[in-house]
Amino acid sequence: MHNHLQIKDWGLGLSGHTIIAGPCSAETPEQIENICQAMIKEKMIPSMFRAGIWKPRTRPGSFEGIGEEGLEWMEIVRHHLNIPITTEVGNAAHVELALKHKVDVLWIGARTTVNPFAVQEIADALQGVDIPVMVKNPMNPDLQLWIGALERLHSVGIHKLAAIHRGFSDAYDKRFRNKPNWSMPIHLKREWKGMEVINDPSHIVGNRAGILETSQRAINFGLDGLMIETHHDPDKAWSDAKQQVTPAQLRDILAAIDFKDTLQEEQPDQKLNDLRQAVDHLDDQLLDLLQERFSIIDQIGHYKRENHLTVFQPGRWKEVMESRTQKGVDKNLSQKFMKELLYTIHEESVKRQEKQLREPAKVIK
Ligand SMILES: C=C(O[C@@H]1C=C(C(=O)O)C=C[C@H]1O)C(=O)O
Repeated sequence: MHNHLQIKDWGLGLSGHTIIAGPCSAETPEQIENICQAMIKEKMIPSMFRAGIWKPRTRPGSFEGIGEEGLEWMEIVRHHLNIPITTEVGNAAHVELALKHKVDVLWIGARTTVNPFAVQEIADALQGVDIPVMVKNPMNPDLQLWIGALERLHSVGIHKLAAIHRGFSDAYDKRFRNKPNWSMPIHLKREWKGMEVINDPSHIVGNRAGILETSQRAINFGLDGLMIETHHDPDKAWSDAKQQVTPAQLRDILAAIDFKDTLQEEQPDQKLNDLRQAVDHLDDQLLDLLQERFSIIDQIGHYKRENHLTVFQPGRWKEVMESRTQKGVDKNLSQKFMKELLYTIHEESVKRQEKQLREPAKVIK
């Protein structure tokens, strides 16, 4: 696995959950000044200040970002808040300008992560530079593409890496602007040990009312921070007006969240250990039962081979699927879980049996 540096080791003095706040877009020096002042007034100083300088918009004609001059206004943030500044880069020219203006942390947006050419161009522009980079998930739920983008950066020597879950484009589910897929950051954390994932509820829900709930869910799942678009006067924002909150609202949201800790492996806890031992025991039993089931599946496979029958038997499968799903639902297991579990078991059964058909005959007890 690739070694990388976690946020606490980025040399920016950060610790605990990372809270990134600031406007969707930098608009004017007055706007940046006002946001800083409101953050100071509300005692709501985030871990990092975000501001979009170049905005990838769905259709031309919307505000596409203020460009380089907005980077000059980041001095206002440094002066008032003295916290790291982060912005999105979408190509090598953006990287060059962000580095020229000493942006502390870069992020790559979802529309860029989908394109390996663009990610590689950014990575090449960062060769030999020591700067942290956060990578938002691609528009589509493709874990390998997300990991691939992180790897492209890692291979040019960018080791200060983190990921951002901002949800996935879904043409049908109108509840979200970008539908969250909580398995995806969990899979990412499983595949890349220690990779931190910041949640971006603003782009997930697309309206300020849903930000608290989605933030809490992210924390419950074990995500490592929040990026929340914050503006002193959200309704007048030049982009994403509906989803931005004021610094006062951000303070209330953060105060309402029940922040959780991941258990440190070295902290033993008797109660938890006992429960985990019970789980270990049950898992052993589950495996014994699966082993027994597959041994009978093999015997059925042998019978099918002798009697020239196909391995897949739709009638029997339908009955197994329907009756077991119902039994599972009666035992308070979700229908989705039951179906996925049964599909997985069935797939393995037919694979084993088909393999038997290809093998030379052998006696199965
Ligand atoms: C085990 C059999 O073969 C296949 C596997 C099944 C299973 O895992 O339960 C069910 C039907 C078949 O598609 C069988 O025919 O009974």
